[in-house]
Amino acid sequence: MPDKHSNAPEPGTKLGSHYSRCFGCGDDALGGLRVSSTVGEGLSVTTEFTVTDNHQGAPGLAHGGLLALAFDEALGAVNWLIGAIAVTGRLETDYLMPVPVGTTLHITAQCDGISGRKIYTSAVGRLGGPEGEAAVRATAIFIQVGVDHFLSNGRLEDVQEAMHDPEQLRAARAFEVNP
Ligand SMILES: CCCCCCCCCC(=O)SCCNC(=O)CCNC(=O)[C@H](O)C(C)(C)COP(=O)(O)OP(=O)(O)OC[C@H]1O[C@@H](n2cnc3c(N)ncnc32)[C@H](O)[C@@H]1OP(=O)(O)O
Repeated sequence: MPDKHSNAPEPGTKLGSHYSRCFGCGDDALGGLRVSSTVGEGLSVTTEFTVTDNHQGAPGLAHGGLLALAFDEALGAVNWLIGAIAVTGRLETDYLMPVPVGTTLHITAQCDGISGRKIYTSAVGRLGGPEGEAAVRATAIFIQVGVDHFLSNGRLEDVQEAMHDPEQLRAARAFEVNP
């Protein structure tokens, strides 16, 4: 297990968006999920995702791909607790119950271990409250990358815009991982 980063926020702290145009958590992403995560105990976060009319895959039910997105976001937020810059290498979801429109999925995500550049994470999403019945489970492997990953692969104007995004700068500074 990795250590919690010395500058990681206390349990109960809301983590902001890591990028304002992120479709999972950003305020500027049109139609995005806008989920936010809260630091939990140890290397865990909690994330709530409320399913709206716009998230349907079948009548009245959430689309599985959108649920996977919510989990990708929640699992990715765990990396912040260890101060790691990482991208999703593998994401596996188990859909245990249908998730109806109007319900809130209470996701708890945690770090399970680290091996070289690989960060192993897992999460469960419950309906009816944080102790409710498990509706979705997910595991992911995040791969640690350097900032050059984004500079080399991202679109230049978006990278430049992000570098001037006060939210992103605030988040990067908080963990002193800003190169
Ligand atoms: C509040 C903060 C919230 C943050 C939330 C963020 C959530 C959103 C996160 C995302 O959605 S990120 C976007 C989706 N992911 C990507 O775009 C990644 C695309 N893939 C790549 O860029 C490269 O494949 C990658 C950087 C992941 C790996 O390429 P590398 O050439 O750097 O690594 P390499 O192939 O040398 O592998 C390094 C290690 O990772 C392992 N690995 C690589 N890809 C893997 C994979 N797909 N699954 C499992 N393991 C993998 C690989 O086996 C190896 O393990 P070992 O060190 O033990 O040998």
